[in-house]
Amino acid sequence: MANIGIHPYLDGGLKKGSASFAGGTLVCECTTNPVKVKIKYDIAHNHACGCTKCWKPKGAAFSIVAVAPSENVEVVENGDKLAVVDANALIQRYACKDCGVHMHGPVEREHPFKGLSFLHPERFEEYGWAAPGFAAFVSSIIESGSDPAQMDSVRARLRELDLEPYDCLSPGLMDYIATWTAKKSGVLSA
Ligand SMILES: N[C@@H](CCC(=O)N[C@@H](CSCO)C(=O)NCC(=O)O)C(=O)O
Ligand SMILES: [Zn+2]
Ligand SMILES: [Zn+2]
Repeated sequence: MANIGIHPYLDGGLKKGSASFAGGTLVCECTTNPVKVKIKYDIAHNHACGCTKCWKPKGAAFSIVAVAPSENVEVVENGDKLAVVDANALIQRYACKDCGVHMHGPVEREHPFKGLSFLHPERFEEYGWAAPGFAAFVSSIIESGSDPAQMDSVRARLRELDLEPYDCLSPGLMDYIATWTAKKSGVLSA
């Protein structure tokens, strides 16, 4: 199991967050003119994600991804280097055209996540952000080329890292999405 790599930041064990973390600046990988995005206040729902759409550093099977209210997200430097990766996606992922790092991903469509932006906290210049709490879209790593025969080991390694594996989002977030949908359709009263 030792050679199952999840993410360089997580492979050595989860680093505990600080209760006083209050946001900071995300920086891309460019050594000159990096894109900088300021996040006011704390982030939420940090998780590891195995989907093909989230940005991962070289060699990582999973991304680390969290959300912040879009009103707390501000591109402060070199925003001209940003472009949307997939305009049809729910999450409008703005990536640096030079290094490829996704810097922020607002949800603007009618959806329970509307008003939130997805971001990769490992790109914070500051330390202290909360560690991921679960692993989402685990089966999706197969879509990026992971060996299906290794999935039991991958899930065991995630559990060892205290990242409960799910093949969609966590039950709490899935319940939240389903509740929103049921209220919208009128099945549940709003
Ligand atoms: N099997 C697909 C799954 C892609 C997917 O649905 N990803 C989720 C999670 S991203 C962060 O948690 C999602 O909500 N995507 C919306 C979007 O990407 O716009 C795959 O691996 O590609
Ligand atoms: Zn860059
Ligand atoms: Zn994802």
